[in-house]
Amino acid sequence: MLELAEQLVNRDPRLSIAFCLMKMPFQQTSNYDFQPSASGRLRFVDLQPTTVDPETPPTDAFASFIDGHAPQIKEAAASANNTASSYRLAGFVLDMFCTSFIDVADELGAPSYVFYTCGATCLAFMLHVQSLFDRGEFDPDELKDSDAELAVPGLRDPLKGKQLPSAVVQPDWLPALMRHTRRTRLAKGILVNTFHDFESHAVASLTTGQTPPIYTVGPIIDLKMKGDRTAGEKEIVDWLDQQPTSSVVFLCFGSMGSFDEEQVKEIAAALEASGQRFLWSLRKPPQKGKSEFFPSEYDDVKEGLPEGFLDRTAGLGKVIGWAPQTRILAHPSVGGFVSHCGWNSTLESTWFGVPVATWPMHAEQQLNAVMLVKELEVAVEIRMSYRKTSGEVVPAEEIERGIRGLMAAENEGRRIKVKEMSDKCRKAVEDGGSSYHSIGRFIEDVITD
Ligand SMILES: O=c1ccn([C@@H]2O[C@H](COP(=O)(O)OP(=O)(O)O[C@H]3O[C@H](CO)[C@@H](O)[C@H](O)[C@H]3O)[C@@H](O)[C@H]2O)c(=O)[nH]1
Repeated sequence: MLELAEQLVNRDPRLSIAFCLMKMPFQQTSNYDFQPSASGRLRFVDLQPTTVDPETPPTDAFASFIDGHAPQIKEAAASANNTASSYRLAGFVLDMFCTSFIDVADELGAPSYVFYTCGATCLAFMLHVQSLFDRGEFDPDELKDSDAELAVPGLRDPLKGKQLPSAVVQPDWLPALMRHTRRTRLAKGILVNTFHDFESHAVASLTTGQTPPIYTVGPIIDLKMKGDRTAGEKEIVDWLDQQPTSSVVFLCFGSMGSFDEEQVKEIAAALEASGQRFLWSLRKPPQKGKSEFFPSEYDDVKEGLPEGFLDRTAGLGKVIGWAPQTRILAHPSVGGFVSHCGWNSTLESTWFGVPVATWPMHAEQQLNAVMLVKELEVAVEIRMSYRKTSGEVVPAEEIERGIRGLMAAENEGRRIKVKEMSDKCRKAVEDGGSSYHSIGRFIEDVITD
């Protein structure tokens, strides 16, 4: 959201942005080194945290935490619009999980736009699921036991033989995503963090007039890599500097990815057996019974690893906590990325032209993985059951197969394809590119509305 806000104010001097910041009630590592724009046209409104009943289940707690901010959002927006100020409230841009504020915008008579931080394929799929639900042809409550297949609009290869949507969007995420999808349909427009060439079929399926106008504005990613922003960053970059070109496999699983002891053991065994140079971001799973939502950092990563692993792999690899991911992906020594396929990681690996081995964990990540492997053919699949309730542990042999496939010389075809996509990605945001054009169109629409 900050990247988008910065791009908007930098792009057009007529725009000012009041950026409403929520303080999350759970631990989250944030490394954003935002510098308020010199023009003062981007300013922050610090919202006071709202309280949530501790008995509320985690999925509802998140929504109820967000929704509780509505009065403060209204106040902030109304004050920007008062007659004494030189501003006119042009519109709201809402995070895809903040769709309840569409009502606030309506009350103030302002248009609202949703910033969709997953891909167009996910948006198309969710709109499709929602329309099936509206027609009584799909019930998310029956999902866990359902073997039904649903087409994914815009995916060229409709995943024959796989169970959908349970295999595509994790069932525990579906009700929340559906709730926001229903609300997103009420927005004046949807800014999607993607670029046209990446998801052309999905984008085409979204521009049939059935949904609000779509603006493909991506990739919007944090590319400010100046200085060392996280602890140990210099040491990581120094280590990468000493490795041969394209020789290191990087493993990282997003802000929410962590594994239990048994799975960590299999990953460690796979890395050892592969003999591959590696850089592994390992984080401590949320503590059960402590209502933690995000993983945290080990005081010493040794705590989370099998006995002797670091000694046996000294010189070959490095285990770290929270990773300076974009800086790592940008480094020439990195030749492959084992990723959970969160949308930002997907865009970042594409931007830097780094091929992926897919390890989807939550939410819509399986959909992104399928797109990378089957549709775009830029990724290697690590085979696993996508029913996360199965408690399956991915065995070391399969992880090793994935890593070898990713780093092998025979992966050259995918490597070339990802480089081609990287070029398209960068062109999309340059002056004259499709996303550059979309951002301009959005600004005109919001200002002239
Ligand atoms: O050690 C780490 C881990 C993550 N990151 C960064 O954090 C972001 C992670 O984003 P993403 O790859 O999208 O993963 P999640 O944090 O898991 O994102 C959530 O939100 C995404 C949409 O924004 C969804 O696509 C995902 O499924 C959902 O889990 C990226 O910018 C990474 O560069 C780091 O810098 N260091």
